[in-house]
Amino acid sequence: MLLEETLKSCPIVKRGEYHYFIHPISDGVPVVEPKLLREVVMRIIKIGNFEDVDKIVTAEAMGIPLVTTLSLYTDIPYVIMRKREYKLPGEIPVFQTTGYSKGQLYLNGIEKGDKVVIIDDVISTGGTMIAVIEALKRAGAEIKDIICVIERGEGKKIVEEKTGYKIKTLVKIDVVDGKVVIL
Ligand SMILES: O=P(O)(O)OC[C@H]1O[C@H](OP(=O)(O)OP(=O)(O)O)[C@H](O)[C@@H]1O
Ligand SMILES: Nc1nc2[nH]cnc2c(=O)[nH]1
Repeated sequence: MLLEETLKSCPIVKRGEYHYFIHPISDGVPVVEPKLLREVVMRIIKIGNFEDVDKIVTAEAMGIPLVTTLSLYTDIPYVIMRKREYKLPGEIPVFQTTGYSKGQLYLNGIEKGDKVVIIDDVISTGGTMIAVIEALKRAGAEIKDIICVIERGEGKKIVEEKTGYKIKTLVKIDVVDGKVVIL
């Protein structure tokens, strides 16, 4: 499949001590082919539980093309957790850490009892997913499913153990000797 094929040949750069892979789905770089985006979104729809879901939720930035496409196919609206504060009434701030960055994420637009599916492009340390889940729980949402396209490292297991939620992923990878390996 295209996702696996393109991952195997994608470049790696160092961000501090973190070996960061660069791929169209996780970076929008160098170019996003519609065929790849369509394949990924169709695979998400196939494994995801979107029945009776009120909102799809992602974190800025690279979940955005995924949820936009998903929303057009499923007719479910989406919410983006932004890195910027809007100071709207009820805005929920949470702290986000990844393997290479720290910052805040802000949740707006979720009402108590909303049934949501969380989507992200990558789960690595799991820091982002922990922050997204925490914000949604504080908002009183019911998390129906969690799907990440690319899994690397121990983040999925850590988040599952810590939160009790199951996380679905499309592909598991590792970065070995400057190359992506499909596990
Ligand atoms: O499991 P983690 O270690 O938290 O890594 C996963 C997160 O890293 C990336 O986001 P990033 O914050 O780099 O923002 P971006 O989408 O703007 O690249 C990616 O989109 C995930 O949200
Ligand atoms: N593009 C990209 N996004 C990430 N998010 C967490 N780790 C990575 C990575 O290695 N590459």
